[in-house]
Amino acid sequence: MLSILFEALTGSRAFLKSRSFSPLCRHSHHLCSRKLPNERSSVEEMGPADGDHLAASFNLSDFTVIREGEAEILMHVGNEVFYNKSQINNRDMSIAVLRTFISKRKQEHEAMLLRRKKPGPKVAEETAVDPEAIIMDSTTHNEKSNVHCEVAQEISQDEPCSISGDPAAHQEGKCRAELKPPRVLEALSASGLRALRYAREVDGIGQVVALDKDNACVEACRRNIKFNGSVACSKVESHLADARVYMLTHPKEFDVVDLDRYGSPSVFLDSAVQSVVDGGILMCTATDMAVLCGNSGEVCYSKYGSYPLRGKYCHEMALRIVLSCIEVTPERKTLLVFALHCKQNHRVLIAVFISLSDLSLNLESFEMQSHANRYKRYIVPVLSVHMDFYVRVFVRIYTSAGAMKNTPLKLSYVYQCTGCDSFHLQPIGRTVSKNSSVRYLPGFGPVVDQECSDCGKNYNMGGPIWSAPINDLEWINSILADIKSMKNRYPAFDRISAVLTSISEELPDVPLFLSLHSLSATLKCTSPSAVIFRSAVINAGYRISGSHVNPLALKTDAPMDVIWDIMRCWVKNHPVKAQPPDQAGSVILAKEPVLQANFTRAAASVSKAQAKKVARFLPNPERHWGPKVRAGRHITSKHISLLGADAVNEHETGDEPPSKRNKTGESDPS
Ligand SMILES: C[S@@+](CC[C@H](N)C(=O)[O-])C[C@H]1O[C@@H](n2cnc3c(N)ncnc32)[C@H](O)[C@@H]1O
Ligand SMILES: [Zn+2]
Repeated sequence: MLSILFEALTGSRAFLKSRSFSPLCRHSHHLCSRKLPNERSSVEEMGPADGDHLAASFNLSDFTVIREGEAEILMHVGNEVFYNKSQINNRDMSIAVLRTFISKRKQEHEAMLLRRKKPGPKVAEETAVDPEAIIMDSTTHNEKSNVHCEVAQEISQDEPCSISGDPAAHQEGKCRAELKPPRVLEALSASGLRALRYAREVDGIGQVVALDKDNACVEACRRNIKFNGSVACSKVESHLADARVYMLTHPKEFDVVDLDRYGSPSVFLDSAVQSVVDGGILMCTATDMAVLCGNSGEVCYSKYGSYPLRGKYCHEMALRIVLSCIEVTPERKTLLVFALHCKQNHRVLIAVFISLSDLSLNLESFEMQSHANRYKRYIVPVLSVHMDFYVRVFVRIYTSAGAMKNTPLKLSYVYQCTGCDSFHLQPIGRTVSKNSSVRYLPGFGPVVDQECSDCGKNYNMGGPIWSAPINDLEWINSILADIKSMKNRYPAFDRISAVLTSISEELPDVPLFLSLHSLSATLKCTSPSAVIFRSAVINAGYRISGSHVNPLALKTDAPMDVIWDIMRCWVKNHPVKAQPPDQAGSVILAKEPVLQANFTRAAASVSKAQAKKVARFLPNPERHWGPKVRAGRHITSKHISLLGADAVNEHETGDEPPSKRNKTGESDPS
């Protein structure tokens, strides 16, 4: 450890590069000078001439070929490297986002060139951004988006130029009109399947760097690069590296950073955010749904800096916790950043990861000024999706000290009643506008009384969560149109189009949702149909939609007292048996409704996709579709908590049952 630390402190990037390359793949394209066929469906199809080249380095009969999209990987019979076929949805969705990103980036670049040509007033970087505009309409960012551009020779490679905030002021004369193909970092690549699909399937993509810290994975990835032929060889390179160190030592170098971890991505977020260029995109998966959905709130807090709640909306809350974490990156406590070297005012940052507890060091002593860059970065989500057994978010990353002030406006705590389904959001910050100036102040609070005004029970408090929009509808519609125009290039087309259709109909500015079944369970009444309930909400003057995370979800801007009035009116026509008076349902029903609900069917009570019978939710293609434990692994309760009991239910567990470990003791309102 100490020698690594010494090398890192005294060396430069060469240190990392020398550790990252083995002679086998210093430049993968050199090894691929012999022509390989682009299309193979099985090893048997390879003639001896094709096989020789690969067979020289390994025995082909030990492998089976897995094809996904236009890429193929060789899977060793021993299955040493992570591969999960159910992640096809994840990879297809990412390809769809990548295609849209490339086209938007091009449009933004063209718009930037046009702005540069037109003489006009200059905008100062610190100009206050309208926080309302940021919160309500994330598309504003796209209009004045930061398109990174090719760096002129004299500018250090360590700090690619950004036109964040004021393109004209920063970049006049420094950026070329040419837009380079986007560089992609697949930070946790395993077999390299994802990196290979990106390289082979996404037109206009640049270099794809695939990292893994595991030797077997890097070997497999390099084999797979060769196996996929010349395009893959020229575009994809594989490095043996710890992704965190690599990303910290390549600040603002990648247009796309993809974090696809088995488990929590939290330890990678800090470095990943720094590795993305301004206007670039971070794609991030989290599969630790048990943690994010409240099975062990304290673990979630330590990883993500947010407390989860166990409501029906927990999967959406999980998305919002991950987003909030990316914006505020609490994991910086585990890393030290040394600003070692100044060259033409551009700092080269060398990062070393040390467990603070190992060294018994005091956290405060590492709060160094070199964090300044990170503090100026902020995110704009374009797509946030819960699919299968994980959440995945796609966020643009920008730098602006001015816009950073808006962060507290985009975060909220959540009060969730322990007795009924009511929840309330408590924003962390607010603004006061006077004339043309904006003041940033702490949020007003508390937004709720000590006891629930509907049922009299207490609240649990969760969060903070990202409470600004999590999807950009313009992006979602572009992605949908794009995938429909090339259906046959998406093996998971049906699934991803169903999810995107569902997202396209969600109310974008309403965080979390209610469940009709839970409302009815609280009152112990028969449930109204979704159409009847939606109609009553619409007839009362409010908006309502579904959510892609749950077919029974109801997103609405109607306040909780209106919701309960509608349910009280429903129960008047559908009476319930008397319940003990202290039950939440009895307390709610003891009050007379203020609003007289109108259950007449409203035209908008059925979504457009529903009306056209377009699929919004699809069943899994096979039983136990989801995460798999690596072959030969001993199954523990950790696997169950990460993967869910379903995924491991055919295996014997090695330790205590999950029910004992996961019990929080708190009541679950759902
Ligand atoms: C879930 S797999 C990646 C799957 C891949 N993205 C795909 O789509 O097929 C996660 C990989 O991350 C690697 N990994 C975990 N921690 C890492 C780190 N600190 N640096 C680099 N790789 C890491 C593991 O070795 C594993 O191969
Ligand atoms: Zn309540």
